[in-house]
Formats: sequence, C-alpha cells, structure tokens
Amino acid sequence: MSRVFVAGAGSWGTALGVLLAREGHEVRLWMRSPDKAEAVAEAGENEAYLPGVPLPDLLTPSSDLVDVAGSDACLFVVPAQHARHWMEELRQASSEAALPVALCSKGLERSTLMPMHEVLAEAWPEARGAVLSGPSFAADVARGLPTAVTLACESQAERERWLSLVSAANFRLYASDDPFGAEIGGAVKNVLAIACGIAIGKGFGESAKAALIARGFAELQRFGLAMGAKQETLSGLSGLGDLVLTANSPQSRNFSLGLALGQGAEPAAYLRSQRSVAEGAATARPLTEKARAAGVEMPICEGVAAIVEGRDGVDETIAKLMNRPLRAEGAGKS
Ligand SMILES: NC(=O)c1ccc[n+]([C@@H]2O[C@H](COP(=O)([O-])OP(=O)(O)OC[C@H]3O[C@@H](n4cnc5c(N)ncnc54)[C@H](O)[C@@H]3O)[C@@H](O)[C@H]2O)c1
Ligand SMILES: O=P(O)(O)OC[C@H](O)CO
Repeated sequence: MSRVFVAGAGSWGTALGVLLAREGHEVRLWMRSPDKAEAVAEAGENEAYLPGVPLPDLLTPSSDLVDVAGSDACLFVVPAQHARHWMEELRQASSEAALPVALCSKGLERSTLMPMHEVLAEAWPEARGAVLSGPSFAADVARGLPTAVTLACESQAERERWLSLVSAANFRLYASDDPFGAEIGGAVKNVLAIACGIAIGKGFGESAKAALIARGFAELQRFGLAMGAKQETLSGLSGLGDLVLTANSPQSRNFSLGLALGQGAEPAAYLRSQRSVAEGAATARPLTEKARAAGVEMPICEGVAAIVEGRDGVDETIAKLMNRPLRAEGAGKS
C-alpha cells in the first residue's frame, strides 16, 4: 500500500483518488477550501464534481498541502492555468522533496506557452515528473468501466513503479518514454474537440466532423513532430485515442463548449457559466503561438483560438477554412 497525494479535487482528481483508494492505497484528496474538504468528507461524496460516487474509506479529503510531505507519490490534477502556483506551493510544503509527480492536467500555460512538464521543471525542479494521459472520462473511470491510458516518463524504473501503483483491474496503463508527446496529444485534442463541437452545433453533420478529426489529427502530428514528440505517441492513446473520444462525445466539456458556440453562445459568457474547466479554450492561443513560432500551420486550431477569444465569428472562421488553397493530403508542413 502506498500513500498518494492527489492535488486537485475536480472530477478527474476525484476519480483517480477513488480508483487508487479502491485498490488499497491511502489517498489524500487535496482541494483549496477547508469548508469544501469538510463538506466532502461529511457527505462521503464530491457532489459538485463527481456526484453519485461514494468515496472509499481510504480516501481523505484535505485542504492541507503539508499532507504531501509524507506521501510516496503525487498525482497533479489542477487545471493548467493554475498549475504553476500550486506546484510552487507543493514544492514548499514537501520540503522540496524529489517526489514522483504524475501530471494529469491537459493544457499549455498561456503566459509561457509551456506544457505542464516544463512548468514543473521550473516550479518544482526536484520533482520527478511523469505524464498520465489518454482517453478517460472521469465518470467512466469512477464507474469502473474499462479504460486504457498512457503513462510516460523517461526513466524505466520510474515507469515501472507508476505502472504498478496506478494500474487497476479495469484501468490499464501503457508505458511510454515520451512524456512530451503524451502531453502534446492531450493539449491539442481539447482544441480540436471544440472545433468538432462547433461543427455539430452548427448542424454541419457527421461528415464535417470526420473531416475535422482527420485534418485536426494532421495538425496534431505536424505540431507534435516539430516539437520532438514521437509518432507512435501521437497516434497512440494519448494522441489519436483521446482525440477520438473527446471529439465525439457531449460528455466532453471541450466538445460541449464547441456545441454551445456552434449554437450561437457567446464564448466568454458560456465559459463564465461553467463550473468545470474546458482546457482547450485557454490552450488554443498558446498552442497556435507556439506553432507559428515553429513555422507549423494549424488552421483549425487557429480558427478555434479566434472564436473562443471573440476575435472572429463562427461563420467567418468556417469560410476561411473552406477557402484555403487546395493542397495535397498528409500531415506535411501545412
Ligand atoms: N474530467 C475528466 O474526465 C478529465 C480526464 C482527464 C484529464 N482531465 C484534466 O484534468 C484537469 C482537471 O480537470 P477536472 O476535470 O478534474 O476539473 P473540473 O473541471 O472537474 O473542476 C475544476 C477544478 O479546478 C479547480 N480550480 C478552479 N480554480 C482553481 C485555482 N485557481 N487553483 C486550483 N484549482 C482551481 C476547482 O476547484 C475544481 O477542482 C484538466 O487539465 C483536465 O483537462 C480531466
Ligand atoms: O471533458 P474534457 O473535454 O475535458 O475531456 C476529458 C478527458 O480529457 C477525456 O480524455
């Protein structure tokens, strides 16, 4: 049995905490508010983020960051735009310990354009980072439905430790030595899922969505390969696998955001009305800035960035995409 600190008690942190506690690990599920931690403990359930899932006895809700100090491992599940601050806090609370930290958040930091493992390297340099990513809705994992995801880190010994810690009967981990590639897939698929939601919200139908998935995957590969990710990672669970899941389901917050935008919702108002995070909204711009700096074209992601930031309307963006010069298929440069 290990002691695991789960930083972040949204739906994914809670589902992962429940999974580990069911496997016999002692879990501290950290959230910012002491009142909420108390209420969740009393209810025996995280009603706000994962309703209907009883918390196992081995899971203790906590608002005390110092609990990280005695832990064997940490799952980091705080939304990407708040990650740096809480990594710095965890570093202090853990006495700067070289704790194994699995990054489970999917996004790029807006101010620096960095993926989470680069943020971790700056904010908590002693931590030993890994990436846990792949097609996995929190509600599915909490219900014990069969799920497979990627666990990526450079050290083989660390990978093996993570595999034995987090794998469960219906939660299958595949190992990868490409943490960067695993992160890129999760960040880009969220932006593409918004595009697919927009197409459905506009009533364009399944053929349009399939075209967006295929051309979006070409963008994901172009960008990932230019950044040094491995092809096998991009076409694996954390890339193609997660794109297929997220781009096809209203269960996805990113797809649902797109759906609402396609139906005429105003982006800022819709985002303000949501308790849950749709990471693609904040990641779209840093992603496209990073791509442009690397000379990689990502027209679908550019369109999503313009729409969610209110710089362009849905109709204008679609017209721009459809009027691009005709070209050969393939991931290529553009
Ligand atoms: N939900 C899923 O199915 C799922 C699956 C895989 C990965 N993820 C990723 O996990 C990460 C967390 O998402 P989630 O779905 O668990 O969250 P959520 O949308 O269910 O809840 C949002 C969480 O963010 C917290 N939060 C808001 N502002 C904050 C701040 N300033 N500092 C710290 N925390 C703050 C809220 O308290 C809440 O716990 C995201 O990067 C998401 O992409 C989610
Ligand atoms: O609800 P979404 O769009 O954040 O997607 C959740 C997970 O990332 C799916 O793997």
